[in-house]
Amino acid sequence: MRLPVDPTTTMNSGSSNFLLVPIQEYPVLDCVPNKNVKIVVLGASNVGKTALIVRFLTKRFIGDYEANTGALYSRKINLDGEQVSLQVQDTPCVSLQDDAEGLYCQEQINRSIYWADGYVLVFSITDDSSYRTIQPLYQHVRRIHPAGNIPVILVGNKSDLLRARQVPADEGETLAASLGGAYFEVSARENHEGVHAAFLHLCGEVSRALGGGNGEKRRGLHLARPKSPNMQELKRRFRQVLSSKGKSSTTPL
Ligand SMILES: Nc1nc2c(ncn2[C@@H]2O[C@H](COP(=O)(O)OP(=O)(O)OP(=O)(O)O)[C@@H](O)[C@H]2O)c(=O)[nH]1
Repeated sequence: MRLPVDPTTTMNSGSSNFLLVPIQEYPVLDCVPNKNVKIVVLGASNVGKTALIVRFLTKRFIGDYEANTGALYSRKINLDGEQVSLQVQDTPCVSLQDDAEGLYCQEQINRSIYWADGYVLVFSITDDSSYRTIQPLYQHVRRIHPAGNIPVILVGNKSDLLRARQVPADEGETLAASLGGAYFEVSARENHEGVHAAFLHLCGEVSRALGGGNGEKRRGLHLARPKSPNMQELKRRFRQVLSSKGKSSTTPL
C-alpha cells in the first residue's frame, strides 16, 4: 500500500524505491546516529502489515491497500523522553513452500532483514496458514543473524474478527515466548492504542539493545565489536547473505 507521505520526513516516498541498493548506514534525517531505530515488518500475504504501519505512523486505518512491494518510512518518535529517528520497512509477503519446510522469501526481504535491528512478525488471527509461516520466518531471520539477541515482537492482527478466529490467543503467546519476544493481539482496523503499544515496545527493545545511545551504535546486534566497527567483516557477511540467497528475485529457501 502506498501511504500519502510527507517527502520532507521520508527517505523513500514510493514502493518503487524498495531496497534496490544496500541502504546507507545513516538516513538523510537530521538524527543523532546512535538514536536510529530500524525495524522491519514481515509476514504472509494479507495479514495487515501495511495497515499496521499506517496505523502506527498516522493513527489512521485506510481500508484498501495495494499489494505492496515495500516502502521505507522514517519518523521521529519520542522514546522514554528522547527524540529517536525511527525507520520502518514494509515488505512484500512471504509464503511457505509446498512442503511447509521452507519459505519463499524475495531477496529484497533478505536485505531488509539484514538491515534491520528489530522485527515485527505479523500473522492474522483469522488465517492459520499465516500463523504457520511465523516459525520458519523467524528461523530465516536467525539464519541471517545467527547469533545474539534479536529484538522481536509477534503481532496477531485482525482481533476485531473474533468470529473468524483460527488461531487461539494462547498459541500466539506460546509461540512469542519461544521466539523470545512479546505477543500483541491487535486490530489495525479498530484500535490505534494496541498497535502503538506494540511498535513502541519493540522500539524500546531495539533502543536498549543498541546501547541506549550511550555508546557506539552497534550495527548488527550479533556482531561482537566492542570498540570499533569491523567494516570488512560486515561487508563480507553482507556479500555472503546476498550470494547465498540466490540471484533470482524469488528465492526458495
Ligand atoms: N478486519 C480487519 N481487516 C484488516 C485489518 N488490518 C488489515 N485489514 C485488511 O486486510 C487486508 C490486507 O491488509 P494489508 O495491510 O494490505 O496487508 P499486507 O500484509 O500488507 O498484505 P500484502 O500486501 O499482501 O503483503 C486489507 O483489506 C485491510 O483492509 C484488521 O485489523 N482488521
